[in-house]
Amino acid sequence: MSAASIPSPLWAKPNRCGVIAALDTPDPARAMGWAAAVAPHVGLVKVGLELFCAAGPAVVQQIGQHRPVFLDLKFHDIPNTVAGAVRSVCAHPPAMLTLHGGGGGAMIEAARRAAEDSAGAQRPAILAVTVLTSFSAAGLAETGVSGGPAQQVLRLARLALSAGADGLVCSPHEVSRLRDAFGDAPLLVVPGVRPAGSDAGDQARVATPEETAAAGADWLVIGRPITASADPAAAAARIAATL
Ligand SMILES: O=c1ccn([C@@H]2O[C@H](COP(=O)(O)O)[C@@H](O)[C@H]2O)c(=O)[nH]1
Repeated sequence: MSAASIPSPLWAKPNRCGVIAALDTPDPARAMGWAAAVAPHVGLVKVGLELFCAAGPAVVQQIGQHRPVFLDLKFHDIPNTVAGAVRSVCAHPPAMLTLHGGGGGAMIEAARRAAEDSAGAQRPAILAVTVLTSFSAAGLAETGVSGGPAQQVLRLARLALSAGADGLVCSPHEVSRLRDAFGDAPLLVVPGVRPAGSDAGDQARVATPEETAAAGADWLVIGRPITASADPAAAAARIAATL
């Protein structure tokens, strides 16, 4: 997706599947370099826990000079605390933010209200993380959740969307089931994406960019296949060209 096709508000559904580059580094200068390099080929850039904890909230504004920011801090706390965190990050609103769907309906409702109250029309999209893409069925069972990732993703998706989430974070394996269950409206933002032949690393539920886009994803979140490449701009361009 080119910069010109970013819709307004910044998080409205894109007209076709695009790439979000995950800038996972503790070094803000490095992250700025990556953001500048990949900007022509991606729709958004993702600031996650590693960068935010190292560089602080100011990094969101800095990185946002290159592309709209997806702030992936995965809030999970009591409703009052999450609402406060959402208000804090809305001082300079990112385009999208995450919380854990497992935090429950009251937490998600509080987050949505806080975003509306503090940022109005500029509010970020509220995305609920369902089951982390690093979980296999066996890993999920260890946490006490039986039935497998697909069932848990659907359960948390239903809860999150009815509590006011604008979209969901899921793995490539659940995208088509979520579309069947909830239609076209929810934003589906999908990590665990790996170009053919690239290392899965700690990701358990993976698929290629082409497969994930064909299943109905709106955004593919891709980190190491871009940032660990000798030429991140070329890696991002190659992936974007397949969509
Ligand atoms: O379930 C989830 C939720 C978030 N992520 C984040 O996406 C990127 C993926 O990076 P890769 O290097 O492409 O694996 C990373 O920042 C995660 O924090 C996720 O992977 N899974």
